[in-house]
Amino acid sequence: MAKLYYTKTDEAPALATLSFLPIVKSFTETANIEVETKDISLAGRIAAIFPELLTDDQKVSDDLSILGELAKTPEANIIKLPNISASIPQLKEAIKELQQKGYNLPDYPDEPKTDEEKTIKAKYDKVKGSAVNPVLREGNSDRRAPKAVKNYAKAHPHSMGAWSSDSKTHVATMSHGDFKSNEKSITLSDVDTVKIVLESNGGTTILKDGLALQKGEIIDATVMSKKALVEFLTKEIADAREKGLLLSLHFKATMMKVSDPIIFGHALEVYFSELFKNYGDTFQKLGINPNNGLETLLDKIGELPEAEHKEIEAAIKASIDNGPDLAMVNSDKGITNLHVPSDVIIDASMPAMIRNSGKMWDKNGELQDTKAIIPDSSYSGVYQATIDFCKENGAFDPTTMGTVPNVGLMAQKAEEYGSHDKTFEIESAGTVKVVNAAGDTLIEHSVEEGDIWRMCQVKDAPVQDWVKLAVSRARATGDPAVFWLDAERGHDAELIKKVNVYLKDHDTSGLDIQILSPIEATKYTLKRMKEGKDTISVSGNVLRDYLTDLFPILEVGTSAKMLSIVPLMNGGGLFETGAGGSAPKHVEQFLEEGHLRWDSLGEFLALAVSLEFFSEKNNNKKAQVLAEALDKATEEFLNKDKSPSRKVNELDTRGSHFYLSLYWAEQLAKQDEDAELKAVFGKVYEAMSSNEEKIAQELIDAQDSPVDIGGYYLPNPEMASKAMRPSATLNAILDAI
Ligand SMILES: NC(=O)C1=CN([C@@H]2O[C@H](COP(=O)(O)OP(=O)(O)OC[C@H]3O[C@@H](n4cnc5c(N)ncnc54)[C@H](OP(=O)(O)O)[C@@H]3O)[C@@H](O)[C@H]2O)C=CC1
Ligand SMILES: O=C(O)CCC(=O)C(=O)O
Ligand SMILES: [Mg+2]
Repeated sequence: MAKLYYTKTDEAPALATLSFLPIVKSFTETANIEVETKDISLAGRIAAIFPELLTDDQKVSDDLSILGELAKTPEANIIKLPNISASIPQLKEAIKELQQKGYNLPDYPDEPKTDEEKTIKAKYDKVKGSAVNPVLREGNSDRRAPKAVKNYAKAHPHSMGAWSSDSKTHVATMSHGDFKSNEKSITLSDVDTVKIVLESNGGTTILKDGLALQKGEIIDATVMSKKALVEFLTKEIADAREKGLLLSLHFKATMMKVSDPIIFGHALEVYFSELFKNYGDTFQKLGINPNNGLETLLDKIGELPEAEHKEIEAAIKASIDNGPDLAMVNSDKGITNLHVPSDVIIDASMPAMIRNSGKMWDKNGELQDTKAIIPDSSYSGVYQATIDFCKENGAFDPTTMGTVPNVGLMAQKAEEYGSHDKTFEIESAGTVKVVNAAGDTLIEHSVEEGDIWRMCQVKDAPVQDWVKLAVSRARATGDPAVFWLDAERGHDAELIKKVNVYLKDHDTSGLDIQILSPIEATKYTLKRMKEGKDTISVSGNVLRDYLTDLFPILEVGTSAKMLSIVPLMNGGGLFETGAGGSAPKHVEQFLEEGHLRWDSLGEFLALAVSLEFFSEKNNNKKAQVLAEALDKATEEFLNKDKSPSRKVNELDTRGSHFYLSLYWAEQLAKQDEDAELKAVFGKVYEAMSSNEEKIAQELIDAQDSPVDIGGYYLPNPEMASKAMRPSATLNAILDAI
């Protein structure tokens, strides 16, 4: 039987699922739709790689691989919520929690020595970082704000900090020696197999062998010079100190799981250069890796004798006191931008800063202008151009601004998504070469010790699909579609050639399709956006990630309210919920005061398109009726402003789910397409509406006290479900459907 797959993930979205999925199951059962849950949580993925070490009841199936295979079939219909893309500190925490729960798992070996340790590390590294999305995203991405969402934002504008023309906020980025400046790219004229080698004084080391490439595939390779990076960081950190500017660093240590933690580690070492000079040997003995952040360092020095521990702690405090002020993740708790590499993620952190008048929080909990360090200059210009625009024109106005949907290239691990197993921290100076089967060198770079070299790929079929998707969105909306590609960049220049060829495969008459560099595209798009005009951004993978947070956060307050569709290349559908992350802050609030503020709008939107797709694929008319009713219910939900509030003792995620189900039942009771559904939901609506006050009260009564769900990465299922379904009245109505 055809099924709809719903993912079990982590943190706030996983909690939300415990409340929303029972509603979904009760409603969809009436149309004979089976909803199956697949566990892609961090804890689940860890457990799945060590079956041999677990007891029978701890063993789980490898659901990510199962879904990954399914995504390649026309039957795929998957609703995907955000999951944790784990940094090393998060991965270690999750392993520890599982160990404490009796899972016989090995520790993460930081410096593996034996073969066994190397195997363990390699297994854990597969779970690390952005390990889910590249597997499931067997298609390109189509993210947009539906009309109803835009209208809601216009009627209920979110707060938007004013911008002043004398703001000192700016982006600091490298001008040479970075990934952008060193990029070289070619398109393969035929199938080939390449290897990546490092030739140095010590001989030739094979970094990667047997990499099969397709005809028409674009490859690019580049290198970030450690020397240039350290010089840049040293200069910018000194400049921030001199000018009294708050220092912030913006990376994507999760999605760019190999390169960005290394860059983060250099920033930590430069900021604390005095400390590393004085205590570097001690840190080495303790096995401290700066890439894991200040928090791990602070934990590890706890292993030292008390006097030495205190001395280093004092030295850290002195460095922070003497250094430029650091942007804070949590000023109350003293957590800085340098504590955990995954705490500040550029796609969300830069837009949040721009929404906040270009300011970030300092150690006293006050907002300050900031020097935003984004080392690689490939995409940083987009943010500087946005800052310049706001300085000149003031903040955007959510009640009048236009919208910027995105068509993003990401299928088959396109671009940086597929770079992880081809990214290397160079061990000795020499030359890195990409050599083909005939022995010809396709690309080469001279490198020094510590440089970060990486190679990416984009296959031809995903590019064709991406161009097609861009044209179809331009046709559907009549809006200009801009390819954000930089003719000056090696990789983009190759891509531009393909775009120009594949655009000819489509009827583009009357459409406005342009190719602009990211900076020019930003200026063009922002000007139109300010004037209330809509512009489609068509971008590569990293810009997809950045732009689908930047514009939604400015336009509608959060990317959680976005419709996010991945038309899978083999005919299936992956429906992602919004573009937001797993909101760890929301869990913290829930555990402390029993209020969850996760906004499930993305889930509602995804479910509606998934049901519509289900109906088409399986000729199931009831599914279509459910989908249409859900769309109307979502509109009513927005009009009546039933999204979760941020404050305790007000409507939270659970209450928002109740109202959605109330309106959904109402619409099903009202429609005349399907008499059976009308009869069933007439009763449901009657029961829900006559108990509205009672249910809402039960859901409020559950708030305002700490909640125990028996774990963070692996909560106790019964405890968590009980916490997320506190209304006995609502539960009884749902059970009776
Ligand atoms: N598709 C995926 O699977 C993705 C996964 N991630 C992962 O999520 C984790 C956290 O990512 P990070 O980018 O730091 O932070 P989040 O995107 O989780 O949160 C940033 C802020 O966005 C707002 N927000 C996000 N989603 C919602 C929502 N549904 N309802 C209301 N507000 C929301 C909140 O803002 P406020 O506090 O102002 O309310 C939140 O604090 C990481 O592990 C990251 O890798 C990130 C992006 C996508
Ligand atoms: O895969 C990830 O780690 C994050 C992805 C993400 O932020 C996005 O797709 O918007
Ligand atoms: Mg993102």
